[in-house]
Amino acid sequence: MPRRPFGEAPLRDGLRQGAGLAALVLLCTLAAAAATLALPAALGRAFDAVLSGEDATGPVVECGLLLGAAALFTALDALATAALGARTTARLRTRTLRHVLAAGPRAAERLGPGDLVARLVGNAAQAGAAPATAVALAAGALLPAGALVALVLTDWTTAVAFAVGMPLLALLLRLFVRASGDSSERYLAAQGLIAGRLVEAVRGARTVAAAGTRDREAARILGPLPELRRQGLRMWRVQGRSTAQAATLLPLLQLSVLAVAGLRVAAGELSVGGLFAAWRYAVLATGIGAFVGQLNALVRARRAADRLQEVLDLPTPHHGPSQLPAGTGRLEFRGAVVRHAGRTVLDVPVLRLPGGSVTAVVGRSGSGKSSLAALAGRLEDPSAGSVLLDGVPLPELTHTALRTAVTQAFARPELVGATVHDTIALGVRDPGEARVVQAAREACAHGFVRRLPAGYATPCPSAPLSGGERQRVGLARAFTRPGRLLILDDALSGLDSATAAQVGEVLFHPSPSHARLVVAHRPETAARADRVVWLEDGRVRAVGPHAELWRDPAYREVFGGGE
Ligand SMILES: Nc1ncnc2c1ncn2[C@@H]1O[C@H](COP(=O)(O)OP(=O)(O)OP(=O)(O)O)[C@@H](O)[C@H]1O
Repeated sequence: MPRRPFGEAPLRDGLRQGAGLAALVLLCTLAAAAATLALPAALGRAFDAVLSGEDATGPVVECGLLLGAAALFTALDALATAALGARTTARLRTRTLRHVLAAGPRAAERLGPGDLVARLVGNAAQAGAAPATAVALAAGALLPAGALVALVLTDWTTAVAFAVGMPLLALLLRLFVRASGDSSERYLAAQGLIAGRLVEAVRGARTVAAAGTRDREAARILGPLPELRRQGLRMWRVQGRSTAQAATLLPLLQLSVLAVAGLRVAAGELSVGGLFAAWRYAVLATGIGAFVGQLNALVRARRAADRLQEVLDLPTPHHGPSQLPAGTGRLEFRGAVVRHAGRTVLDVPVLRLPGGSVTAVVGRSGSGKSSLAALAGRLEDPSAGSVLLDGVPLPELTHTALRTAVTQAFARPELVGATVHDTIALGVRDPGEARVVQAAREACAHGFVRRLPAGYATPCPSAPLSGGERQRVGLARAFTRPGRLLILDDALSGLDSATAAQVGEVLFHPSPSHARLVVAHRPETAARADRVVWLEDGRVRAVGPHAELWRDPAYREVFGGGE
């Protein structure tokens, strides 16, 4: 399969956005190279002056100035390179993170949270170094090239002696890039796999402890370690071999230049200073060997950029330009189908749910309740068909119109804000203390939030919340943002019956202005809804009032677990 030209785009963007700093790196590298190139000729002149007994002050001062200039520009170059790397990394991270958030839950599902974090943290930093390395590499090529020209100008026969070994050196570098690129790619992939498994294990630490499978889990996480080691060693071997080959070839090239220059001095066609300059230029021209390290860094950076590009290639949902007309949250599913890996998990040919009322969605585990809720809130787009809110297909709505109209709460909400207050107020600009407390009261969360070490100001990591309490914080967050459609996907499952009934007072309170879609596991929750959508194997088996459906033993079986 032909390899896609991945990774080019992030690197090109990095170079374009950091153009000023990149220019500074280029300038400093060129200036340092120019000073370094001028030095051997000046040294040669100083030598000749000393040997001939002339005043050598001028050439010696010249040598000092050139040395100082080379040191200054090298230091500036190091500073600009570090700044360019840091800025490019920050931009790459921001851009990729924005894309991940825009792509929604599917992004984490496809690549896994651990792998995503590894790409955003480690790979972004490696890719961020690429523009500076590329500029340094391009500018660095000028030093050997300039040295070669200077060698021709000093004595063309020495340049011919040098040129004879050049094709071998070029071949060496080419082989290195190929082998190094392959091992870098495999190394980064193994790293991502370990990171992914590690995050899974940390999230499932309780399950692992309860199952007593710590050792097995550790072995599973470290499974890709031999591959990581193999590829790491291979990278070092490739670099070591190339460096050794270069270390053998380069002195030979320098020696051949020195030999030819020596013959020319013996023939009286070159001065001793000229011989010295020719030898120094030969050393600078063979500086191409230093490329191996830089080239390695660039190859690794490009493979890291490939991995960022894979993230940037994840599809993001398109949002249209439409606003919603006045309405009360009427939902309509038209031939909506959800497929995962070729399997149809939900198929809803026609389903109309009136606005201003409460709909409960019930069904056995795996019947498609969460998939229906995800379609209604556009956390997922149907593989075929469409979903309309108050007559407008969801993809036609602007992002703001959609997220203002639809509010969601989940079974296992993440506490995303810095404090409990911020978590409840998430997504609402300046909600005010009273609104947050009111929402927490409605979600039966006010009592336990008040008892936290710093109340609403408690940082989330220091808020020891039970599963049911987290759910109530999630509900409070949903209640802070009243839209025209409220979707609760299993968001009451962790609440005891009394608390669930209390929250139900708010949830099921007749309100003609907005609709509610509630994934329900309890018969009493379904009984309070205006209608029930009963799902079975991804299809709507029946729609009707709970009392009516309850006459069917198969419907009663859905609640057979006695929740
Ligand atoms: N991202 C996914 N990839 C593959 N299959 C999926 C994915 N999401 C859901 N499914 C499958 O779709 C089916 C319906 O899942 P869904 O979560 O909608 O069921 P549910 O009725 O909400 O179940 P539960 O009550 O257990 O939460 C299941 O068989 C599930 O395995």
